[in-house]
Amino acid sequence: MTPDTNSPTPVKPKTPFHDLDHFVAIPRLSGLAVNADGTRLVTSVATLNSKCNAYVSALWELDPEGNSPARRITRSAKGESGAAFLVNGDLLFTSTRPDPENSDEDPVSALWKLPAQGGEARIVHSRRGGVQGVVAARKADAAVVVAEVLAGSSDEKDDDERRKARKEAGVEAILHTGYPVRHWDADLGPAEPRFFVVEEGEQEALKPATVDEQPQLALCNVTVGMGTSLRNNSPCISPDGAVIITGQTVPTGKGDQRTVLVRIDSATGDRTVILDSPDYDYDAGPVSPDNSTVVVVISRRTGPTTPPDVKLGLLPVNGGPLAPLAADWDAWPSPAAWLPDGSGLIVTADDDGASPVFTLDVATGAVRRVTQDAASYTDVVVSPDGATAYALRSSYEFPPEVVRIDLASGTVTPLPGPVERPALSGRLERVDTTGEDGHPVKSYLVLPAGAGGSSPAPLLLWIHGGPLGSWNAWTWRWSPWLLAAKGYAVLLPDPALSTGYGQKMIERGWGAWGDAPFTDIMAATDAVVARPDIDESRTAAMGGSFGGYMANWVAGHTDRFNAIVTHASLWALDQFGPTTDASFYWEKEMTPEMALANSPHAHVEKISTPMLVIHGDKDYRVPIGEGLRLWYELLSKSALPADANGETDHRFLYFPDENHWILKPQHAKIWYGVVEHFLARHVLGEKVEVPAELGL
Ligand SMILES: CC(=O)N[C@@H](C)C(=O)N[C@@H](C)C(=O)O
Repeated sequence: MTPDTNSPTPVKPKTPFHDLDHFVAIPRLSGLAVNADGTRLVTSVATLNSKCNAYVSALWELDPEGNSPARRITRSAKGESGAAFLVNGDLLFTSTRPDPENSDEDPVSALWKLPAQGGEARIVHSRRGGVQGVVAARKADAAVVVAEVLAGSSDEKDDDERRKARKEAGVEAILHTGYPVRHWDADLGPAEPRFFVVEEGEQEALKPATVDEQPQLALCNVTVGMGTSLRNNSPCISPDGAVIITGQTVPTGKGDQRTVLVRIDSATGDRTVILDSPDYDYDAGPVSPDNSTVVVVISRRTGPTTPPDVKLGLLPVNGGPLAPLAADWDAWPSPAAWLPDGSGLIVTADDDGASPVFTLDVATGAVRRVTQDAASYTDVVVSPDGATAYALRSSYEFPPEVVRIDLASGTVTPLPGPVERPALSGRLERVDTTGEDGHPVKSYLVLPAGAGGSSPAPLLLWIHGGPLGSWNAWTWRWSPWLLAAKGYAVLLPDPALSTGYGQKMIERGWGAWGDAPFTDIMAATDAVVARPDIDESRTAAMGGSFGGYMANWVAGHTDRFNAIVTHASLWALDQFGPTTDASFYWEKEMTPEMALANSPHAHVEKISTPMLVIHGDKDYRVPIGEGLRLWYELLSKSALPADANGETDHRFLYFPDENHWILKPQHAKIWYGVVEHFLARHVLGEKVEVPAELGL
């Protein structure tokens, strides 16, 4: 065959961050499961599908000892997720891949089992309404499946018939009687979540079959009649499988709700409310190895002058008082696992630009920081001897990777994984400054290669969302290294309302979004533009979600930036509050006075900076009305309105089929491409074409 001399030879970019096709193709790890004897670790790895227009997850096994390379253990076009080991070593997971033994059925998310001895996975339970997830008991042959039933269904057969009838009639309508009705990008209802205990199924009598033929597992609904109250609540199953502890959301009137803690008997479905307070929401952490005690996450209910606070408590499973645990620790801990001897807990908590692993002594409440690096740990699991933990670790310098943690020494060792760490171009620094009130404000600063006194870098200020969050972990959504590869420095400040800096940092910004959170961000910017390696005359501010709120606030309060990028942003607080998916949460903080005092739309006349507005139509968290109104008001009311020919410096990048995130890889490329075009024009004074796929 004659070689095609017209096609350009593909060139490997310097780093994956120098080429969007390479960036979106970096495999992404999530979740971690360990088997009962600690010899097997499984994580989920998302890669591009063959058309490069979606991510597909597969399960990979890693060697906890770190001797053997990682190996892929599932493979399908639809992908697999939610791995959970049964005590016998079989691996349960969910997948919408077609059933090889029943090609007639429409694919639904079904429960699959990969036998411990090896061989192919098979479906162990499939239902028309699908299966959302599975959790397994640590010490008993027991598992709980989360799956949804139609509100009116009396049993699984009835549910199946109702779903079939709804589908055949082509009905999508939902009749609501309560609140909420949406969550992130999901329409809630008409189905409601239930917890099902997994049981042995019955063999069809007298049917000739091969020896490997096995009946499907049966699901027993142990949460009959719980209505919508299990939405967003996960089951926590005791090690012996006897009880399930969960949060249960109950209405409190006027569209508000709170979460109580419930114990469910796995054998009978009998349930008892074990914690209930008008002042706190409760969530279940793991149950102790001796099945006696559940760790409880206690979240203070907020109000206009009452910021959130998060503490842990220990509660006897069979009744008794809630005992505070490490009450004086100024952190918001998230429990991961009990130490196998029951002496302590492994938790993570945001801390000064990281989210380390800690142990808590349950007798004394003593807190010990285990991991010392500036990294964030999630999905922590523990070995049966309690000497070792495994986790996903990431930071601003590397995406999630599986690591082994020696709990005594704190030594962290990366395990051979499915993917190498991507090479970076540039470097990361920590920046310390102080806010107007003298409170410390910390940031990360990504510097591009070559930035220095003789070639100062243009600066992008990136403002995080939440606002209760921290720039402390890798994110695929906003990767500063892509912009560093284009020569920009990226400032990632943690202003007032950021987590990991104590309760005072939250209090400083609660109900006053336009005050300390804004002035802290400006203080961090001032500190950085004073450096010789940063060019103060070429800057932009960017943010998504609450970060977009703040970008809008910045636009109305300073003209120091050359451009502003605002993604999925809150614009008019009186409109956002009652139209977001969880109004009851925001309206506790946003009194009418607070909304008026802090709403960016009230300052539109002062906006003279070109703005790139980005919004997805299916965003239910920050509904599209925010983006539409911002766009119209920029063109009609700002200090930089559309001119008499309809021309404007502002741009609106609209994604009709994306939500609060830009999930499709081809759209992520458009996102970065348009951002780069806009910044090049207004910050660098250079011309970079918009992506050709926009068809312009
Ligand atoms: C709690 C919450 O969803 N807040 C949003 C307004 C927000 O800022 N979300 C963050 C997490 C984001 O980056 O999307």
